[in-house]
Amino acid sequence: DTQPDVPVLTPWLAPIVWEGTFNIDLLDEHFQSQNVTIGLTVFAVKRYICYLTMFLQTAEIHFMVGHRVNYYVFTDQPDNVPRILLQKGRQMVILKVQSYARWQDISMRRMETISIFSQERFHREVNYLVCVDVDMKFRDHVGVEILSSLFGTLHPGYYAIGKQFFPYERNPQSQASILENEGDFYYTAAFFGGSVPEVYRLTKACHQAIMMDQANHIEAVWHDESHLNKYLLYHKPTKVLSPEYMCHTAEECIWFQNKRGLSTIVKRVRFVTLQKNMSYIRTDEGSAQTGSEKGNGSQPYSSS
Ligand SMILES: CC(=O)N[C@H]1[C@@H](OP(=O)(O)OP(=O)(O)OC[C@H]2O[C@@H](n3ccc(=O)[nH]c3=O)[C@H](O)[C@@H]2O)O[C@H](CO)[C@H](O)[C@@H]1O
Ligand SMILES: [Mn+2]
Repeated sequence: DTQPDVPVLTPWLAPIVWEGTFNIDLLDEHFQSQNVTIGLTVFAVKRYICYLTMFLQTAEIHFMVGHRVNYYVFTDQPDNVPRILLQKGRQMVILKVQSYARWQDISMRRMETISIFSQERFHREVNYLVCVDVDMKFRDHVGVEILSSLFGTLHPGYYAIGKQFFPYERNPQSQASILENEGDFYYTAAFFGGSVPEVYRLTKACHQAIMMDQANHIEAVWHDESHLNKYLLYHKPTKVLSPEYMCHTAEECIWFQNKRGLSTIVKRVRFVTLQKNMSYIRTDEGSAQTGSEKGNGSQPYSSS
């Protein structure tokens, strides 16, 4: 099946990965012959630890099957990490991190942690890093076709709409600011990666920009995601993953796809966000509940 209607190359000639654009047997053989090891970083701090079982179980079925994988699980509660039976060639490394009062800080500090660990150990242990949100599950194949020295993923909510509608940070005082007529794509912070040196450069630059904003009492509108978008505007990714690699929950996805016309072009829904019960999951010190964050506060998954 070919897909003539979707863009398969960026204007700077990086591949955009869709079903039908790659031969997985050929790629598997190539990366196996290189004996490649892939590191998957995921953070499960405070109540987000409840997502790990689903995340890891589905990764075992769909993520880089047949290749060497190291899961790097960053958490404030190492004892509560579920012990999942892993396939051969795959291991889990549990790393302790501090927690922050605000979920925004937990999210943004991932950049700092990944940069530190890239420099200290990842470069010795893996060839590529894949950095993802934990409130996700794999639903279909995610393999070596994603690997490249620097890759980003198109956010499904902003696919094929004018760049003036992208939710970039617009405050010129922020290190993340992008002018109205600038920008290529809107990338999600829930799925990016590349070689260890490239991920080190990206995460270090984003962390430094976040710290500079903080010193100026500024917080970018979408936190680490705003800074990631700024970085990828000036450091073009060598591969871009289509929204197949970042969709919403099954139910939500259908609605979403129809709305954006994505249903006709997303042939395989590979990695999906789970609907969170915000009042349960983000019920923490100093974070006021907003109107969109409702729920009864007793379960991790939204009942609606
Ligand atoms: C799908 C998508 O575009 N995701 C991005 C989006 O939001 P989300 O609303 O999906 O953010 P989120 O609540 O999933 O937080 C990002 C990640 O931080 C970790 N975490 C967060 C809070 C906490 O108490 N414990 C914990 O472990 C966890 O790995 C989580 O997946 O915007 C965030 C910042 O606004 C990040 O840029 C996310 O990558
Ligand atoms: Mn998330």
